[in-house]
Amino acid sequence: ETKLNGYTQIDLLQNRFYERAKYVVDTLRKQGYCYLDDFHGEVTALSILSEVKNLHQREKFTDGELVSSNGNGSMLNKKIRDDKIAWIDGKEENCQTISHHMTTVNTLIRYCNGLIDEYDIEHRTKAMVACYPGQGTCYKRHVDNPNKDGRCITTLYYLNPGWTEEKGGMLKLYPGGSEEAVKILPRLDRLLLFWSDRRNPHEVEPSHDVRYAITLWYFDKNERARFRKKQEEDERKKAILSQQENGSKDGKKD
Ligand SMILES: Cn1c(O)c(C(=O)NCC(=O)O)c(=O)c2ccccc21
Ligand SMILES: [Mn+2]
Repeated sequence: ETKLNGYTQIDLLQNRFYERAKYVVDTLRKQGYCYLDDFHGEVTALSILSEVKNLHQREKFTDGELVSSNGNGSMLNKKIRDDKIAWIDGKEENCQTISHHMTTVNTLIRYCNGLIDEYDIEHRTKAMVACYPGQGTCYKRHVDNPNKDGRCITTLYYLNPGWTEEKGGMLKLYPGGSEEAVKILPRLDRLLLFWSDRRNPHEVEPSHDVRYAITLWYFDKNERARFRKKQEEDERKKAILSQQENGSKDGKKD
């Protein structure tokens, strides 16, 4: 193992992750969001983009909701579909580099987890690959996790080479719910991270070109466990209610 000023290769790799995690956590604490450019390097980024485009060609995306193109809801004009998504676990064929992205972000978040004591991050969602087909498609202002469903960090990886602001599609973020928005360019190989809760309302401005991104949501263990317990309780209550209803119906019958 060649030693470089006392560090082995592994130490250096871990240091690189450690250094970036430190910067991410300090920045998240300061402003609630943070982005890293040239996250994988251009070659890997373009390989991820080609896998995403291939998913698109293979019709692996849902059809976005039907929306009217002039945004005032009149049914007269042509219908367009807005954002389309595909859920990927990384084992699908021709998704090797998307899978590499998922494991790399996992490693970064594992290092961040060591530096964040208010959360205990062990799990994440599958990857949500999103495509805005252009023609003014957008995503209205929202909070990813307004009601404690367990998601604590949103990561968005953008895949749009040569993107410029005149193409629209900027991510408008209102950090700390403040009114002055921050606009993030969805450029190739940019990884954006932000707290998923009400601290970060955000929206996607109308896009005038095809716009791709990959989202991974990371869970806080305790918040997620509480949410799942609540979900199960709601299921049980619903089941009891419907039994009672059926019971009362039966009662009426005889
Ligand atoms: C397609 N799409 C999204 O683009 C965003 C989102 O906030 N995107 C931000 C961005 O792409 O910059 C979402 O948060 C989202 C949530 C549920 C389903 C689809 C969704
Ligand atoms: Mn969102």
